[in-house]
Formats: sequence, C-alpha cells, structure tokens
Amino acid sequence: MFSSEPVLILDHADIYQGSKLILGDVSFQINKGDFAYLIGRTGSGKSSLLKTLYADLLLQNGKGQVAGYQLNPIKPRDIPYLRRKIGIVFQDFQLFSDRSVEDNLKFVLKATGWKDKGEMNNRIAEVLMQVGLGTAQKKMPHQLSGGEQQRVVVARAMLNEPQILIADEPTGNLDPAVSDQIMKVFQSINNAGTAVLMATHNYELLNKYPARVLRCQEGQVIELNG
Ligand SMILES: Nc1ncnc2c1ncn2[C@@H]1O[C@H](COP(=O)(O)OP(=O)(O)OP(=O)(O)O)[C@@H](O)[C@H]1O
Repeated sequence: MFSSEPVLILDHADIYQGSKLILGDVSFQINKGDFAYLIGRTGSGKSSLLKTLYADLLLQNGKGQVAGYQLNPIKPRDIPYLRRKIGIVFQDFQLFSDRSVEDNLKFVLKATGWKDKGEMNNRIAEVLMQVGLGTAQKKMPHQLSGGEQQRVVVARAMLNEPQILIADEPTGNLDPAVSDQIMKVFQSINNAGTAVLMATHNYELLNKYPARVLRCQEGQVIELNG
C-alpha cells in the first residue's frame, strides 16, 4: 500500500531559531497519503517546524528526512531539489500581480527546468483543473477572488508533483465558505496520493475535516489522536 511509505521522518530533532531552542526531541513520521494538521498557540513553533522541513531553517540536532533528502546535513545544492518535491503554500498569496495565472505558473516551471512549451501548457492545464480553475488561465490575479488566488497558489505548488504539500495557515485570510473550498482542494490532492501537512489556527476545520493532529506545545510536538 502506498500509504505506508514515509515522505517525512523527524527523529529526535531539535529545532532552533538562532541559539533559542523552539522545539526539542521532535519525532514523528508522515506517510504518503497522510493528512495531518499542525496546531498550537502563536509562537509555539509551527512555522519554525515547517521551515525546517523545507530547509529554510537548518536542522542541526537529530535526524530528518523529507522526500528522500536527509536534512542533517543537507547539501546547499540539494535544497532547490528538495523544494521541488515539496509543495509550499503560505497564508498570503504570493502571485506576481503583473502576470496572468498562466504566466505565474510558467515562471515556476521554467525556473525548475521545464523547457518544452507543449508540456508546460499541458501541466498548467492539469493543475488548474485539479484546483477547479480550468478556465482561469488568461486571467490576471486581480480578476480573481482571494479564494481563487489561493487556489492558483495551490496549483502552483502542485506543478512538480510534490510528495508532500506543506501549508502554513493557508486559510488564514479567507472566510469560512472559501476556506471550505481550499480544504476540498487539499482533500482531493491528498486522495490522489500527496501527503498534506497543514498548520492552522482554524479549529472549525479540524472538526469538519477530521485528520491526524500534531500539536506544538511547551517546546514539544505531541500527537493528539494517533
Ligand atoms: N527569525 C527568527 N529569529 C528569531 N526567533 C524567531 C524567528 N522566527 C520566529 N522566532 C521565534 O520562534 C518562536 C516560534 O515562532 P513560530 O513563528 O515558529 O511560531 P508559530 O507557532 O508559527 O506562531 P504563529 O502561529 O504566530 O505563526 C517564537 O518565540 C518566535 O519569537
């Protein structure tokens, strides 16, 4: 079964910001096909943990492995390749406002080594279909609602078929109905085999879309319903 393949392993990992220990002795695993929420109070370390996973913060103590890459140590030249295997979505949509949806996505494809125009166009059409925006290709970001823009951001994160989608407060700026749409997109991505790790303050979503819950609390990461 694909669900037992680990895409993320942290094993006695310590996560620091500078010399300050934020989370100590963190051990958990996420398998292909898992959906996990990451919760915890403001300042409890959620973003620091996620940054460690995409090597924005370097792991210095303990072991970590994401999408087949060892985090400790990771070679600087491997970091862009690691990030291609991870889809990353933040709270604030970061689309280029002066480029169409299609050009926003093409920018990422070109930056990650795609060359063939036809293949790029096909992949763009596929990911936009996946997020329910099959007709938005030529639109400019300002012609889209906040929720639609966030779906383009999710589509962009899916371009290189990541093994895991990491989302930091992806519904933070969206109202409940729109947050639901984003959750449905995440669920369909997850059902197609991509693991999802999503940091959120939105406890309504946890009730409505139950899944694994990891909580950052008092310098530790605790599994709530394992
Ligand atoms: N760049 C940084 N340099 C130093 N300390 C930092 C840095 N970023 C965060 N911290 C500290 O690390 C701790 C954890 O912050 P982090 O942003 O990971 O928490 P969080 O749970 O994501 O919070 P929020 O829910 O508000 O996003 C906090 O004490 C914060 O002050």
